[in-house]
Order: sequence, then C-alpha cells, then structure tokens
Amino acid sequence: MATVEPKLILLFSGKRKSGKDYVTDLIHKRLGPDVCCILRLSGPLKQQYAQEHGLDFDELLGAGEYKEKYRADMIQWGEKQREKDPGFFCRVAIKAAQQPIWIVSDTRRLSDLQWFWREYPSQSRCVRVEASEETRRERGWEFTTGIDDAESECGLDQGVDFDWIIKNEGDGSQLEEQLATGLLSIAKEKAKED
Ligand SMILES: Nc1ncnc2c1ncn2[C@@H]1O[C@H](COP(=O)(O)OP(=O)(O)O)[C@@H](O)[C@H]1O
Ligand SMILES: C[C@@](O)(CCOP(=O)(O)OP(=O)(O)O)CC(=O)O
Repeated sequence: MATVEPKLILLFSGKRKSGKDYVTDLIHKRLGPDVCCILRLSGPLKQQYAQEHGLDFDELLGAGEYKEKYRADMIQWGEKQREKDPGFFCRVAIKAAQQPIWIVSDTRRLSDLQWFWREYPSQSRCVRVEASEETRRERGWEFTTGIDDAESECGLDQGVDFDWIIKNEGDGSQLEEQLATGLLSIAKEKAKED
C-alpha cells in the first residue's frame, strides 16, 4: 500500500483526447509537487506489458502512434489482469505516492473506482473531463471500433455520480476559471466533512 495516508484523491476519467493529462498537469502545477502527485493506472500496466512483450515502455507512455498500435492488445491484456485481481494496477500505482493529494489521471472502469471507494471512502472524489467529438478530433482523435466502443473508453459512461465535471473545449479559455472554482469547492466540501 502507499507510504502515506492521502487527504484527497481526485479520480479522473474522460474519453481519449478529452484532455485528462492536460488538465491534471494544470492542476498539478497549480497545487504544486509538494502537495499533490499524479498517479497513472496505465503506468504499471504499460510497464509490465512492455516487459512481457519486449516493447519500448517509454514509447508506450508517449502520445504517438506506437501506443495506439498496441492499445487494443494492451486493453485486452490489462482486462485479463484485472479479472484475476481488479485492484492490481491501483495498488502498484499508489506505491510511490508521498503527497497528501493524489490525482489519478486515468480511471476507466467501475472496478478502478470501486477499489478507491473501498480503500479510501472519505478521500475519493470522481472527476470527469469532457470534450466534444469535434474538439477531440481537432486534437487528433479518430473513432476506432473495438476501442472507442469498448469498456476502456465507455466503462464510466453510466453509473457514476461525478463530483466534478470539467468542460475542456477548444483552447480551454474557461478552463482556468473552472479549475479555480472546482478545486475550491472540493476543498471546502472536504473540510466540512473532516
Ligand atoms: N484546453 C486545451 N488547450 C490546448 N490544448 C489542449 C487542451 N486540452 C487538451 N489539449 C491537447 O490535446 C491533446 C490531448 O490531450 P490529452 O490531455 O493528452 O488527452 P487525454 O489524456 O484525455 O487522451 C494534447 O496534445 C493536449 O496538449
Ligand atoms: C491499455 C490502457 O491502459 C491504455 C491507456 O493509455 P493512456 O492512458 O495513455 O490513454 P489516453 O491518455 O486516454 O490516450 C487503457 C486500458 O483500458 O487500461
């Protein structure tokens, strides 16, 4: 398990090219590396997948064609791991966490959220990053059968009452305002609960 008990965990999800990494990087810069860390469930998945398949881990972490080439097979491989142990990637991802606020940038399945809700019920908040298909296409997204209609992309489309929804359209000119008010609102609500 993690070496520190978190005060707040922001569980992010969103469709491909909705801006999960972009938004979580902005929040990380806003709060600072002493206060928060970004954790990725896909990190340990890609590392083990790369090891088992003799692939380049750094390339899989990138945003280019190399990752997309192996995405479908990584999804299937990852789902087989999750069937055996739904919390495996969550446990590995939080091991390095030292800061009081955790930003999990890439939850995709109810089993991901359920693990955090079970292990950290009072600290976990669900955040959804949304962008129109037009905006996502402008950022390089193309609908891919077997990926954009599968659990990896659709697993959290229903059944989640999100604590915060971030609209990340266009150049995101409204983004900074949303982040300021959203973070303040979550902090205030958490303080009332503690
Ligand atoms: N508000 C924004 N303004 C400018 N560029 C953005 C914005 N949101 C996302 N992007 C860009 O769009 C691309 C996809 O964003 P990313 O965060 O990687 O999406 P995801 O992690 O959801 O797949 C990246 O090149 C990123 O820099
Ligand atoms: C097999 C994956 O973990 C690959 C995820 O890679 P990224 O997290 O890099 O994806 P995006 O940022 O949304 O483009 C997805 C899964 O179903 O576990």
